[in-house]
Amino acid sequence: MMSAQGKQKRLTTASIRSMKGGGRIVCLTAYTTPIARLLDPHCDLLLVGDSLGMVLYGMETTVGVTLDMMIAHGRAVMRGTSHACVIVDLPFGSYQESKEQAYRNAVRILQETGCDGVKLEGGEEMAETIAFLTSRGVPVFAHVGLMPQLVNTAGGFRSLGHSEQEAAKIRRDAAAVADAGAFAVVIEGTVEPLAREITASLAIPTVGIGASVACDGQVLVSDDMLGLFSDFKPRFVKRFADLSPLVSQAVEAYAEDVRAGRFPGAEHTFQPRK
Ligand SMILES: Nc1nc(=O)c2c([nH]1)NC[C@@H]1CN(c3ccc(C(=O)N[C@@H](CCC(=O)O)C(=O)O)cc3)CN21
Ligand SMILES: CC(C)C(=O)C(=O)O
Ligand SMILES: [Mg+2]
Repeated sequence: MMSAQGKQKRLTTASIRSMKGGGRIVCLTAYTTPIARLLDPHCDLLLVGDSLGMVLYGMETTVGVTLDMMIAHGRAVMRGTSHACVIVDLPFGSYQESKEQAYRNAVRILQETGCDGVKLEGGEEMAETIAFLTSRGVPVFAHVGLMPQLVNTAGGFRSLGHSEQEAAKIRRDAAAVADAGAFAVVIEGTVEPLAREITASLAIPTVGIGASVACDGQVLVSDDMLGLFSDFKPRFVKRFADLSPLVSQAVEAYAEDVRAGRFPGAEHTFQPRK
């Protein structure tokens, strides 16, 4: 079916929400146009994650990522996609101060990138903000469990839900963001029984990263699953490819050819027209 605009429309946050209880949701991160083009046909959801600070910019955490960085990469991903629903992370400091601050910055992201919605980290503490945004036209993808933007108060990136106290908090967080109107929720770094229980109890889809196969969908950082990022490898990462050695080999061959005068060859060289 053609839409009113005469072109195939991309998946919406409403269609992602309706995948609860249907097929599993396929999600990956994307930060740039060329990679987004490669991922788009295969994914339901593409996330412009603030992990880009660590993956693309060499930061040690996501705390230094700015709204302007997220908007620039959101625009790049939108240019490379036509099928997947695209969500952009609100970075640290751009939404925690008040629901008004969250709304203002979420609207900047929607208006300046053309993406479908925003993601923000937080459970009970963010429920009011999520209700404020969703009731005013901003679709929200929530994120509970391991919340990387809390690294400085959490004391590192550690999986959660091992104690009954931790599990109870994550259970309350997931229920709160669903009640507040989130269209889906990321569960990160959480033990399987808890992820299974939350997935069964919520009316919205759960998208897991390090949260077991019990979730309604999965997300990974693309550079992790492609073997392009190796500063660390969490237990939940599966390398579906090992591209780093391919890049090294290609660059080594280029360097050898340049140093030996084998590149550029005649076929890469312009000659005056006769
Ligand atoms: N490239 C990349 N991949 C990610 O998954 C990711 C980012 N960057 N940046 C933002 C956050 C940070 N994340 C992280 C970072 C490190 C661990 C980690 O080292 N986990 C260890 C210890 C877990 C534990 O002991 O509880 C692991 O073995 O999984 C986990 C998630 C997930 N996100
Ligand atoms: C890993 C996902 C869930 C994320 O928040 C990110 O990439 O920033
Ligand atoms: Mg993130």
